[in-house]
Amino acid sequence: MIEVTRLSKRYGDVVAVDDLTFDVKPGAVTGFLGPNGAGKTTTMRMILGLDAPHAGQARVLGARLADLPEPMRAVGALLDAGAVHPRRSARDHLRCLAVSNRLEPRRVDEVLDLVGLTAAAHRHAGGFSLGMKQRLGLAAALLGDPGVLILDEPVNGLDPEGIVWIRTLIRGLAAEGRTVLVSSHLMAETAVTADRLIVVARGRLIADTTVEAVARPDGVLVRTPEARRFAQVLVTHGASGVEPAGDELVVRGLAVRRIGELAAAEGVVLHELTPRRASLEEAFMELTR
Ligand SMILES: Nc1ncnc2c1ncn2[C@@H]1O[C@H](COP(=O)(O)OP(=O)(O)OP(=O)(O)O)[C@@H](O)[C@H]1O
Repeated sequence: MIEVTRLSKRYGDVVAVDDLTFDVKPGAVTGFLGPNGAGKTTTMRMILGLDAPHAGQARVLGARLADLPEPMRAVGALLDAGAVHPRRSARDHLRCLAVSNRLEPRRVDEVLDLVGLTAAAHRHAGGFSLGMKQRLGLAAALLGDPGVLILDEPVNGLDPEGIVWIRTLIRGLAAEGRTVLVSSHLMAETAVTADRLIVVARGRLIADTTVEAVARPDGVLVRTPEARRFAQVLVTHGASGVEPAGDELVVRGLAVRRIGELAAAEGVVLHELTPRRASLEEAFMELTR
């Protein structure tokens, strides 16, 4: 559980975080979404006790992180994946972290395996690709087997295979009952992984919602060579909005199943019958405008 209460932070004249309140619950992935410069990293740094707020507070598991006796067992964070000693091997980097935080050394090989870096464990982290550094950063975050994970743009630098891998990993961590906060500036990417969404812009809370609510159904797309005739049929059977354009109709007010049945009854050939969802990117632009 993460609780952010009336958190504010300024850098000179710039208000990076402005009276922000939200919480992050266990057992789900919470997407922390906002355009560049919205204050996501600053908020995460304050949750982690790396920056001091001007006002408000952030608590993890009911306490300020600085007051937790073994922070790496409570919270794992991926903030800046580049922050590794370039001439240290991946395994040595993790060993140092384990020793300095009094964590089990055997956990090092477990997390290397978990992030798919076993074969590269002896290589200098300085020579790693961005994607490999992200994996190493995640390994470090998972070292203490923490109940809370805070990941800043974890998809950055990953190739398509890596993106699918990290989505699965993140969802798995939440399914184990952990609290997972993942930042991104990409709505579509976040919607694939997250259940809940905290949306911020210019440091302020814009929406505390669910992916379900944002990606609401938005009519049914029908393609047919008989668009005009079928549009009339649909209207007489209760469709509220039918907008024919060429061979396409967007139908509102009738269920997909009903539209299919009417097409069969009227002998109308269908080339497509697809339920539409509101475009996530549009919803995001709308929210943050
Ligand atoms: N150390 C700093 N000194 C001065 N200004 C800063 C500092 N850190 C952040 N800011 C400013 O605070 C605002 C919020 O930045 P922050 O990095 O938290 O946003 P973000 O949502 O994480 O953006 P991005 O997606 O680009 O990483 C920006 O205007 C940024 O320029």
